[in-house]
Amino acid sequence: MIKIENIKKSFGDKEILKGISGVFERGKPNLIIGSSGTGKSVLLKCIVGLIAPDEGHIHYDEHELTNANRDTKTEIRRQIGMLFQGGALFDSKTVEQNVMFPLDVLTKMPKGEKLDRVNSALERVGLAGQNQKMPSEISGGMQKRVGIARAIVNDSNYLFCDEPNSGLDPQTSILIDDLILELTEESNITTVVVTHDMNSVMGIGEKIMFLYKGKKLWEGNKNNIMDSNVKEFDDFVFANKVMRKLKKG
Ligand SMILES: Nc1ncnc2c1ncn2[C@@H]1O[C@H](COP(=O)(O)OP(=O)(O)OP(=O)(O)O)[C@@H](O)[C@H]1O
Repeated sequence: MIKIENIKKSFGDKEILKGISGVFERGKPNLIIGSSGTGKSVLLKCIVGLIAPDEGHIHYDEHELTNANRDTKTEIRRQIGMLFQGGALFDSKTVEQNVMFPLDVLTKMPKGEKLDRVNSALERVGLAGQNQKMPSEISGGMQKRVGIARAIVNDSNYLFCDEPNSGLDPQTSILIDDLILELTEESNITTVVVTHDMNSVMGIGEKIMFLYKGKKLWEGNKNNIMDSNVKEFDDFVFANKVMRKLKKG
């Protein structure tokens, strides 16, 4: 479980996050949604420690990140897996080298153990035996899977995905969402997904936080989306034609 309290962040005189609080639960995908430029990625970067918030607290289960000493911060970081927007694989490295990267950087594991971990992660994302392929030789969907394998190779307790479906067709997007859901439930990890894909919201939105201009305006799940009476949230959700039809019945 991750709990955030009153997170604020400005760049210069531009206030991007205006005091966001909430809980991301273990064992289910927690979605952060909202329009472009509303602060989703900045919030994600604050949570994982890539950006220091100006105010607020971030709790990773029993640990508090914001005031933690170096050892605790390192311990928390070791438990974090991140799927970056666009996949962000190293083009010059093989699939195996890409997935092994966090183990090379964060651990002193013997090579054989690292390889076992890599093979097990590749198997979990359905890419067993693809070790020697280069990123350019595999499809966009497979590249995302490699990114996910890299994010879970360290047995992460916390998985963060920034726009996991960007650049993918709707069918492949659903497969990636299903994979994220399956890994989250099977390993009982805390997963946070930033997205503006309504298909993901309706597919895996077990817990949803809606951001609007740096504030949390709505919270719920895919089953109570229709009951919202927050105008900005409705405008976001029902901008999608299919959703509008559903609302009209
Ligand atoms: N390092 C930075 N310095 C200054 N401004 C920044 C920085 N990072 C983000 N911003 C600004 O913060 C605002 C929110 O950006 P953010 O990337 O969080 O939006 P988003 O909701 O993730 O959008 P999208 O869905 O398009 O990715 C934007 O106006 C952006 O220009």
